[in-house]
Formats: sequence, structure tokens, C-alpha cells
Amino acid sequence: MSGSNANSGSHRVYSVARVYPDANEIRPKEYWDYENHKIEWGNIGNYEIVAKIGRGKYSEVFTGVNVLNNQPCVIKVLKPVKLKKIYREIKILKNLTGGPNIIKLLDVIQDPNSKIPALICEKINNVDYRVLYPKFSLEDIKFYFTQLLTALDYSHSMGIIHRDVKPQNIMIDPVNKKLKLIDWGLAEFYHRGLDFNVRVASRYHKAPELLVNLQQYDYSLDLWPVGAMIAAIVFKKEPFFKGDSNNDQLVKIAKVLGTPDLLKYVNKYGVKLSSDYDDILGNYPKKQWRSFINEGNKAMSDNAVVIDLIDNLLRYDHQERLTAKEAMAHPFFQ
Ligand SMILES: Nc1ncnc2c1ncn2[C@@H]1O[C@H](COP(=O)(O)OP(=O)(O)OP(=O)(O)O)[C@@H](O)[C@H]1O
Repeated sequence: MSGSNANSGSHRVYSVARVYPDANEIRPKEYWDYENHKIEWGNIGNYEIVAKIGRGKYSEVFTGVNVLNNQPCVIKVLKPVKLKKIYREIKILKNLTGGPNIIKLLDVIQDPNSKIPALICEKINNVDYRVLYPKFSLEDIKFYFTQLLTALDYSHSMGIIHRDVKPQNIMIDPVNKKLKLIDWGLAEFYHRGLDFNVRVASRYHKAPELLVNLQQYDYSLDLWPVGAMIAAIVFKKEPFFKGDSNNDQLVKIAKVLGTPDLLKYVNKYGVKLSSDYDDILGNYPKKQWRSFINEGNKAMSDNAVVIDLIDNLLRYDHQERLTAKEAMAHPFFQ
């Protein structure tokens, strides 16, 4: 299979997505075979850079303007990475553009000399999450997380895992009450039985499967950070799991969800924990969610319904975690 980090030969299929397992197989090969995607480059002369707004690991991001219609835009200039990764981001954005609460790709351009590509996207008047989230009420959480879950359910139904859900990739315009999920640079097409790369997502928002090297993960990977973000807002603890390293990240999770359930999880899927964990995982008991309630957060956190939602998202076992659709049907969102 091209277009993905495919396996060949016989190997064990030990985990399959509970929802949309064949979302790509039911579509024509051109839909997911991103390596053979032919890019139609737009006219670089149509865009002008206005100001620099961000610098990521994989890009430099500018605000810009389309000189043909004076429309503001964002210009994401990609750093030299594997061509395959660039093709993947473009194909995924093309597949998802127009979907609910998904950033719209407007054009792709390429510098004629350097061949450096850039993505032209719609511009969101984002307010930084460090300013916004501390002011959120439970109503705001309901409103914006419904929008995020709608974007995720749509992407998953289209066979795509985002793989880098975190506050920095969720643009919120509180004036227009709009949310858009951005940065599809790590996103990947789901195929059952495939071993995926676990070196994705950002440390604080990495799901347990990535930290224990369980490679047959699926869309449920994106629901862990949703739980971690809701917990961070509700318990006023940003980020909720703050590891000093990838290994320490799992320790921070074990201190909350307990070591016994972690061992149950890896045993269920026949995964062997790295010996790096031998001396650090301890034997932590599962903590009660209510123990995170304190004077500073109780106005929001002393609420059985939101705690039940968090409890059902922050599960080691990716198959037990609520799907995006199930989360939206949770009493918290009713
Ligand atoms: N459409 C947009 N509207 C407003 N701001 C944006 C938009 N796209 C990107 N940004 C800003 O630029 C930053 C970097 O963009 P993006 O996450 O796509 O790049 P990246 O190189 O993949 O980043 P990272 O390495 O952090 O994952 C974002 O965190 C955001 O602040």
C-alpha cells in the first residue's frame, strides 16, 4: 500500500477502530494515496505577506493578503521536510476543506526559485488559549468543545486522524464565536491493521498508546487530548499532565489513572513496556477525580456530569474512550 507507512507480510492485527474502520477503503484510491497526488500550484503573485505571526517546528506562519480581492489570509511557509509529509498535509487539507470547523485551505503556492511550498489558509482572529481558557464557564466549554468534537467526528468519518490536537492548534475567535481546527501537518489516513508512527502529537497531549508504543492506534488518539484539555480548564491546571520528558509524561498519567490499569492496558493488546519504565512507573493507585477539586476551581469542577465526561475521555484503553460522536451525546453536552 503506498501513501502510508504500510506493513508487508504477515503481522498481528490486534486493534481496529470502533468507528469508521474502512473510511478510506470505501473511497477511491486517489482519496488517500497522497504520494501520487498531483498538486496544482496557484499563482504566488496573488499573495503578499503582511506580518509574521508564528513559528512552528515545521513552518513559519505569516498573515497575508490576497491582492486580487483584498481578502486577509494566513501564509504557512513549510520548512524543508520530506516531500511526502508536504503532500500528505495538502491532500488531507483538500479532503477536509469545507468540513465543519476545519480550517479552509484556499490555495497552495511554490516559490519558483527555492521550490519552497506555502499553504494559503483562511485567517482566524484567534485569542490565545492562555488568555481565553481561564475565563471559560461550563457553558463556554460546552459551546467550543461541541465545535471541536464536530470537527473531529467529521475528520474521523473522512478516515483522517489529526494526531496533534492541542490548544495551540485550536483557533478560537470569541467575538464571532468561531472555532477552527488547524495544523494538519501530522495528520494521517487511518487504515486497519497498519502500524503507525508513535512519534506524533506534543508531549503534554500525547495519549497513552503513543507513550507505550502501541502502534495500531486509531481516531481515538484525538479524544485523549480533548479529555486532557477539558480537565485542564475545569480543574484550572494547565496542562493537566505535565511531563518533563516522554517517559515522565506516562508517569504523570499513571499518578492519576493508576499503575494497575496501565498494566492491564498493555497486557490486553500484548504490548511490552520499554525497560526505560522499569524504575519509574511505581505502583500508583487510581486517584479520585474529586481529589482535584479545590477552592480555586470548585465553582466549575464540583460537577458530577463534567467529571463523568472527563473520566470517560481520559481512559488508557483507546477502545474504551468515548468517540467524538459519543462525547457529543454525553449528558454534559445536552
Ligand atoms: N489560519 C490561521 N489563523 C490564525 N492563526 C494561525 C492560523 N494558522 C496558523 N496560525 C498561527 O500560527 C501558529 C503555527 O501554525 P501551525 O500550527 O499550522 O504550524 P506548525 O509549524 O505545524 O506548528 P507546530 O510546530 O507548533 O505544530 C499557530 O499556532 C497559530 O498561532
